[in-house]
Amino acid sequence: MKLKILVGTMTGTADYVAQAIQMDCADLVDEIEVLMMDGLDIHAFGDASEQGLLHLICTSTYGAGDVPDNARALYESLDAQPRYLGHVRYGVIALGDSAHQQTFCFGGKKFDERLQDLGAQRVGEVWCHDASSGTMAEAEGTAWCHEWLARAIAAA
Ligand SMILES: Cc1cc2nc3c(=O)[nH]c(=O)nc-3n(C[C@H](O)[C@H](O)[C@H](O)COP(=O)(O)O)c2cc1C
Repeated sequence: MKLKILVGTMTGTADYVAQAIQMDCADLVDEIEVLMMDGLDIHAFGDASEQGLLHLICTSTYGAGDVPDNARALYESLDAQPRYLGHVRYGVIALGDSAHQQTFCFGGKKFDERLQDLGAQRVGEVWCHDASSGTMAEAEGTAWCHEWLARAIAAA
């Protein structure tokens, strides 16, 4: 099984999380690819021929509950170039800050909503990290990913 992590970030935290997962979870899957979302569109989710591929959206939240700038093109392409994504199994790491009560982790949650609309199948729940919690997103995200991957592999 291959894991493709798609990173949406403004100040790098989501990228640190993805890189920590790439190092820490290397022995759980055949390959882990980390891709910044810049310049990507819906084709990043591949097609039905890519069966053993698992996607992980790893994104923060900006503005008033928006996806980061580098994630905008990919996110908007899910509306602008919609197609059935029934072959896609994915998870979501949503970074946010509970100081933004009304829009907590909306970046990741928005991706999740749109992917579900297009028929993609989420494995597990959306995992949210709160920057106000005082915990390290890298350490917690890696621990979450271990469990998430075990679940995804068992269900494959
Ligand atoms: C200007 C600004 C706006 C933000 N807006 C939100 C928001 O609406 N909801 C939320 O949950 N977090 C919000 N955040 C918090 C970030 O998503 C959080 O700090 C995250 O860990 C940053 O990750 P990054 O370095 O990968 O971009 C905001 C942060 C900044 C600086």
